[in-house]
Amino acid sequence: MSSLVLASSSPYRRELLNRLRQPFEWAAPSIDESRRPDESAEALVRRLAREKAQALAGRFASHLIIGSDQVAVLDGQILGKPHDYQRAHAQLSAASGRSVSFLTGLALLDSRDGSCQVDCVPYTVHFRTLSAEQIERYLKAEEPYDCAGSFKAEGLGISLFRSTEGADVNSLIGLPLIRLVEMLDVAGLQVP
Ligand SMILES: C[n+]1cn([C@@H]2O[C@H](COP(=O)(O)OP(=O)(O)OP(=O)(O)O)[C@@H](O)[C@H]2O)c2nc(N)[nH]c(=O)c21
Repeated sequence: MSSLVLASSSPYRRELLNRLRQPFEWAAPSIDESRRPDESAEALVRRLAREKAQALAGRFASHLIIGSDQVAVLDGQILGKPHDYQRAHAQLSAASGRSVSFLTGLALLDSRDGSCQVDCVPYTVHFRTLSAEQIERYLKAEEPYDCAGSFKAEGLGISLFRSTEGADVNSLIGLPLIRLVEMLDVAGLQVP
């Protein structure tokens, strides 16, 4: 049985993976995350999820390595992590009263033979109409500056939503656990 590795620096992905109660190690992958010319958002998150897993294959040579990448898409424009208050305010102002698609790429690489399962899990958030003051109060309370889309769905971020649509809310938070369990099963690791 191969041991499990999470190729991610995200504390949220670690927390989500803990729910499966499998021992795992984690390490931060170092890759160039820039988008290629004419690359769709879906192609981008699939490629980056795979590249994050592959970046750790040399160090973890007989392991099942999980990589994941997420972007938000509004009007064909890709929104990544805001990193600061100004950009987060701009992201939520643009999202106010609108629908934002989140695409989360997931890769499971078996570094023993290089085989890799890859998928992209969609999730949509329909936002309430938000005033500048509501956005400011939210951002000051939660500071979600390392989250694509500028909110934490599992926290106060829920107060920004009108409704949501998708198969697995964990994909919105950062790691599609339902799809991951299926991939682990194919790779020979059964959960539970
Ligand atoms: C919508 N949303 C996005 N994120 C985080 O936004 C980040 C998307 O950014 P990313 O996919 O580029 O990953 P990151 O660079 O953080 O880590 P990497 O794996 O080392 O590359 C991830 O860390 C997600 O967990 C979120 N995190 C939380 N807790 N809650 C949310 O609702 C949420």
